[in-house]
Amino acid sequence: MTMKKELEILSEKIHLIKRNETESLCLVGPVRLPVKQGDFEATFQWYTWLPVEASTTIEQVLENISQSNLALGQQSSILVYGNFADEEEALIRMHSICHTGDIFGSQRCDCGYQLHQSMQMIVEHGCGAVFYLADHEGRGIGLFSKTMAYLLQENGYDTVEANHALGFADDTRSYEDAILLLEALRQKPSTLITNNPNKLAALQKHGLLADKHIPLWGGMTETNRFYLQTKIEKAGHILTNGGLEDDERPVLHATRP
Ligand SMILES: Nc1nc2c(ncn2[C@@H]2O[C@H](COP(=O)(O)OP(=O)(O)OP(=O)(O)O)[C@@H](O)[C@H]2O)c(=O)[nH]1
Repeated sequence: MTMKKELEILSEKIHLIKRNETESLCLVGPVRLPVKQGDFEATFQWYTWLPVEASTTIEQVLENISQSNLALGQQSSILVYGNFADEEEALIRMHSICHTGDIFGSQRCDCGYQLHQSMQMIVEHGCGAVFYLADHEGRGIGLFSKTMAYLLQENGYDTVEANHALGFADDTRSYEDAILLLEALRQKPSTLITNNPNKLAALQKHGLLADKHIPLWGGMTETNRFYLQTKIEKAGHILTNGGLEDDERPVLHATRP
């Protein structure tokens, strides 16, 4: 049971944001988070969130938390840098969790590169946020299924064919919760760091975007070249040349590994 003192400390950092008639998002933060990745160091403001019933109070969240087995699921995060609410220009990255790329540095994809690069871009720009979306693993199929998709890819399927062969759509990700929280943290338009037209469309629908997006190609290796090419050819990822060196640009007509 949470005591009066803890309630006082925590309640001002817990925000209930209505999702619909029956559900809310419980946003907790900010927590000061100094990070270091190689030579890159910065201090972000960190938030996490959890869906709860709309009728839930902050006191109930605290009372129930120790019984909730939250480690069995995964919660999403937001890393905020700078004066996110008020700065005229801010960069945003909606990053889909990639256990293999982000944590292990897998070179089957470009996810780890994109995560770390976008954090650095936001800090260099002076203001922005990374939304780290924990229910997006494998473009929405989950980690266990992604392992099977990789096994199929080791047997000649491309990334889209492997999802379909397992009975999934290519991409089942929703950005709605992240967008709701973005609106809670910042009302002004932001610039999205992405190559993915679906992400742009999701935010554009809510009127949250500045005119241009920032492409994020790079981190290409022999082991992810075919994956990146498939994203362009089959998932419509936008291939822009802006600012890229020749060897950073995905080359079309890579052969299947
Ligand atoms: N199903 C599946 N998911 C993958 C594969 N490789 C990476 N992913 C997942 O794909 C997600 C990242 O999606 P991408 O399509 O690479 O990039 P994006 O997020 O759509 O677009 P960007 O904003 O440009 O990065 C992460 O959740 C990864 O876990 C794969 O071969 N199969």
